[in-house]
Amino acid sequence: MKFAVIVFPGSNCDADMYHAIKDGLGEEVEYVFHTETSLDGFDAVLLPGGFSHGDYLRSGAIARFAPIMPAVIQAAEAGKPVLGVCNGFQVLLEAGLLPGAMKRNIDLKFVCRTVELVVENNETMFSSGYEQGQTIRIPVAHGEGNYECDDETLAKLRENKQIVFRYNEHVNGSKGDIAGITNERGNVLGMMPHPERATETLLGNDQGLAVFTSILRNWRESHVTAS
Ligand SMILES: NC(=O)CC[C@H](N)C(=O)O
Repeated sequence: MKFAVIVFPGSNCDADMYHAIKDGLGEEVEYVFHTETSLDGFDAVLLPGGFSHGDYLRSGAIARFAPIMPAVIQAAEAGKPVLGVCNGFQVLLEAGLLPGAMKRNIDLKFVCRTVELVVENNETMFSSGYEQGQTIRIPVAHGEGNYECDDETLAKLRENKQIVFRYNEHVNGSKGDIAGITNERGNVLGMMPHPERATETLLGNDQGLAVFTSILRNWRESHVTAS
């Protein structure tokens, strides 16, 4: 399986994402610069964390106009897995691939620590490696992670089981304690916590690895036929 890691000016978790795929998952991965226009040949797209374009205007608001974004949208429409982590989540919201918006954290402070999450839905291509209702610990590092949407959208997210990860503690003021959501179709996931920073016990935590093994397992089930 071949993954693309999109690199924007100001991305700072691109190398972590690359490492998670290459060394954690053992699959093919390439960096794709934001000025590129094609994602042909890639099976999945990863938008990493960071401060694309310095977080000016709003996090992700400039990156969403990058030349690569039509190809990201095309990949999403083709049903390929698209994962945005932290700033990647913000870009997906700005691009309209996911509903809602991100506000500054409720206390206006940057939060950087490991938090507890609940796996709200393990029947997605990003979370099938977890147990339903499992609690996991994953690091967060953001200033704009306060997820906001109207009540109708929240009800829809709940009804369609689009909420994949929920904070199990007070983190940033997110509506419904939302930490990660998918699109309706289930092939685009945005999450503020950083699973790519938690893929090996050597670094203290491997509870994020299942996000990536889930993607791979799902892809193999639909693409690899037994010989
Ligand atoms: N780690 C990150 O991706 C940081 C996200 C972001 N730009 C913020 O502080 O809100």
